[in-house]
Amino acid sequence: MPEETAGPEQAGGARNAPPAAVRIEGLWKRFGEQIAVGGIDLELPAGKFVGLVGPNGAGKTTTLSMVTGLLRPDAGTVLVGGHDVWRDPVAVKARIGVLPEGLRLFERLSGRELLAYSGRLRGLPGDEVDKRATQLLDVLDLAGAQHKLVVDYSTGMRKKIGLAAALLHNPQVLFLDEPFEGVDPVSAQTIRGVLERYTLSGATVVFSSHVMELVESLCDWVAVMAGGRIRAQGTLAEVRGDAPSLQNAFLELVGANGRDTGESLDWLGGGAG
Ligand SMILES: Nc1ncnc2c1ncn2[C@@H]1O[C@H](COP(=O)(O)OP(=O)(O)OP(=O)(O)O)[C@@H](O)[C@H]1O
Repeated sequence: MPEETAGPEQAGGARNAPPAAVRIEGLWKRFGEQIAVGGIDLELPAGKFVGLVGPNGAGKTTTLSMVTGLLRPDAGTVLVGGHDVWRDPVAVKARIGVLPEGLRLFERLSGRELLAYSGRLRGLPGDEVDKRATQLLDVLDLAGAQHKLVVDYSTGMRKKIGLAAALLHNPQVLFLDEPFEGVDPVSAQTIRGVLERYTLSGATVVFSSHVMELVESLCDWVAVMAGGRIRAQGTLAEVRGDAPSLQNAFLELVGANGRDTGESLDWLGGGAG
């Protein structure tokens, strides 16, 4: 349970929203001529499953990298549990867990060694690390592979051990970049169960995804991003509005509804002529 959150304000546009776990104001990032994130404001409510969705190149990874202290913004502030990510990085890093895109792990450690290392790095006592690691390996169905080197793990196993490492210190907010990509349905269900249990305790999960059905079935709160800007944020119902599904609302919001290939692919299909 987070012991602190940032004030009683409501999430942007969302009525009766709980206090913000993460508050982002005026966040900018430019790479040369490319504005990756163009001055976004976001309030992500505590104790919720928050989805950050957007098409390829929308700026989701850049946003999550700045929010988790991996990439310095050109301008703007990010507060996690009331602590500034760039002014008070130690306080913030103690409160967050991160599963980044293109997760890099220590390949020559076994799964269990990786968790032992992560736990000790977080300052947890050895016996507590052992206890938590055993439980996480068990719940995530990695107990049988715990002594195998991470280099020999499959994509889904890597996601799961990365998730275990991110959860080991019981963070208040967990940031996950595409956590279900490359994960089979059984493992996805396992991950989902762990995350649901985690949010029930009052913690917050923020994850990015392209998969609208997944976001629709998991998230309480959604932010839609396109072209480096936030196009909508609020509860699932607020963002979906009158659209029949989140997918339809999303296509409408990012201006891609009904895009068709016209005659530009008239050579495609039908076998060799
Ligand atoms: N290190 C970088 N150098 C130059 N441009 C970058 C860099 N990182 C991101 N960009 C650009 O910033 C924009 C946003 O990229 P970002 O990776 O944040 O998008 P995304 O929403 O995560 O996309 P995807 O869903 O495809 O992963 C893109 O146009 C991308 O080309």
